Amino acid sequence: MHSLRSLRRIISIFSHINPTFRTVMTSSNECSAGIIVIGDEILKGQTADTNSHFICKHLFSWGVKVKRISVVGDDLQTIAKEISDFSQKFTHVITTGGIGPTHDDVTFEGVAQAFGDKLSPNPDIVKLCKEYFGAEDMSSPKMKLAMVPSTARLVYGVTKKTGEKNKFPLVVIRNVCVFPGVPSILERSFVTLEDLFKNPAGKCYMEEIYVEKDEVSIAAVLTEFDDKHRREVTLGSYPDFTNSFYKVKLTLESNKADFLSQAKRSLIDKLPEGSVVNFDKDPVANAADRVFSVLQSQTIDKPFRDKLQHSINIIEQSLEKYGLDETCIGFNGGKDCTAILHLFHAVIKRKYPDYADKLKALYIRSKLPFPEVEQFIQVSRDRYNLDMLNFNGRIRDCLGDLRAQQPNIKAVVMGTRNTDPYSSHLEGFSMTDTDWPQFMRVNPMLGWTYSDVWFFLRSLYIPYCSLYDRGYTSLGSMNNTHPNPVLQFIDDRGVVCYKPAYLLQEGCKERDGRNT
Ligand SMILES: Cc1cc2nc3c(=O)[nH]c(=O)nc-3n(C[C@H](O)[C@H](O)[C@H](O)COP(=O)(O)OP(=O)(O)OC[C@H]3O[C@@H](n4cnc5c(N)ncnc54)[C@H](O)[C@@H]3O)c2cc1C
Ligand SMILES: NC(=O)C1=CN([C@@H]2O[C@H](COP(=O)(O)OP(=O)(O)OC[C@H]3O[C@@H](n4cnc5c(N)ncnc54)[C@H](O)[C@@H]3O)[C@@H](O)[C@H]2O)C=CC1
Ligand SMILES: [Co+2]
Ligand SMILES: [K+]
Ligand SMILES: [Mg+2]
Repeated sequence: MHSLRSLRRIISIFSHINPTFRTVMTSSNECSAGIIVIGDEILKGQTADTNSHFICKHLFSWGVKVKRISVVGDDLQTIAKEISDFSQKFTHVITTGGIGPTHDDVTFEGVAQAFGDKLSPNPDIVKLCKEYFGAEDMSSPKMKLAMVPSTARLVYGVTKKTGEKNKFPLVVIRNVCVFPGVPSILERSFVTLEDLFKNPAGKCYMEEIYVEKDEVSIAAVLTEFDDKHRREVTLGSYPDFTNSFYKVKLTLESNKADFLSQAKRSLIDKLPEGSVVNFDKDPVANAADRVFSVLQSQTIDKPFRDKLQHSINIIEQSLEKYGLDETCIGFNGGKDCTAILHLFHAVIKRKYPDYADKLKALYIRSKLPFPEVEQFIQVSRDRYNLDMLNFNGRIRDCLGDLRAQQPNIKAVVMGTRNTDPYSSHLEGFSMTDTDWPQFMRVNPMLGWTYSDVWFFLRSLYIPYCSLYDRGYTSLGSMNNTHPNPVLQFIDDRGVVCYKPAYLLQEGCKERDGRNT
């Protein structure tokens, strides 16, 4: 009943102040919002607006429909006009930015002007500015925060988990909520204000469908579905030109959960056969369960399951022997070590469910690395929570540097396979050659074939470096690696193209795109 209560409250506040004021609502249970992002730096492209994205995500989950986002500069007249306009159109108006202590921040003045109000020191904020920010008197720049429209009320957010009340309040004038622009402060404050915004009647259920065909080829089906179900289901279609596993993400939203699953099934039935992908949005979070369920799956080749089990055994033995302190994973962004990183992560999650430290990963940068590879390594670092040990130069020299800098590391888990050059003699555990710095090379996937690697990556939806989707099948440096000629074809328009790496049938031709 929140929205009704807050509606009455808002109306009573409005009619008290300005009897002609009316909020606009499109339907009885619709709680809308407009966001005004304020700051010259956003319009100049010096700061990317992350606040509106954060706010939209949370409001959506709380049942509030964001109808518009506006970005304006730090200009008093513009801010005042936008606030006046938004406050009449939407249930909630949320502003971010422009409340700092400097001359250029004028958001509170803008709100005051919009409502014919004046700024005055708010006694509660004055007290806070003295206690927490050490403001000594009213002329202190720190005190500017306390100069808010005289009709402002203060809302103290509450941390749901602990029940703790925030020290610093949100300033609300009529239906306008004024937030700072600093993302960390805004985010911390926003999540404590669920009760102010939440609209249970607007709760939306959402389903996603991932499709392997492009939008053009499914547009007719979507139009037909939309014509029929528009009243109950909102259908969205979002192409992704970089994803390795799907081309289009479809979203279905409805406030009726049972209707939604029915609609989803009927849409899947209409889509071209075999085009729907069972995509896993978060394969890393589910890694342990997913990987270990492969071992049990009767639909997967027994020989592959045996290899996977053997790889897991080697990783486990290595962990028994060396523990995580003495182990790092050799990670250069290639497909093999991507598979092994995922497996390593899964085994650790299974063996030490509470482990929260970073896994150490060794990256030795060659002279001319592909930017796509470097970028993939960066993203993987965050995805798998890696502590990157980066070195530049020849592998052997860098292993000497690793020994000097991290003397505790004794073992390196690697994605080497027996078919790699000079690797046919290697075993699960092989010390480096005698003339190399001494490390235990842990090789869990020696027996995997080229297609085993792709089967593993593709069937678990494990993200891999984008170059593999452009015909590269083995990655060295930029000066010695090309797309694999075996995968080349000429498309309808006569353009030379390459099929993705996972379609290479002949594993023995894996290195055909490399000079070395
Ligand atoms: C830790 C380590 C120990 C080595 N010990 C020896 C040795 O004793 N004798 C010898 O002759 N050669 C050794 N090498 C070199 C190795 O045999 C290969 O020459 C080298 O990995 C490049 O082979 P590739 O192009 O097939 O790469 P890949 O197939 O990409 O390499 C196989 C695996 O090695 C690891 N790896 C490779 N390159 C890097 C890198 N730049 N940064 C981090 N990890 C990487 C990854 O886990 C990768 O999956 C070692 C390499 C590493 C990383
Ligand atoms: N500690 C607390 O709880 C509170 C502190 N404050 C004070 O408010 C002041 C800051 O006010 P602001 O309005 O934030 O000043 P501001 O408008 O100058 O913005 C500050 C920074 O936030 C970034 N920013 C602004 N809008 C953004 C957006 N949409 N997306 C991403 N980044 C964005 C800007 O780049 C800028 O560097 C500080 O002095 C702070 O101490 C304000 C409220 C609460
Ligand atoms: Co509401
Ligand atoms: K400022
Ligand atoms: Mg500003």
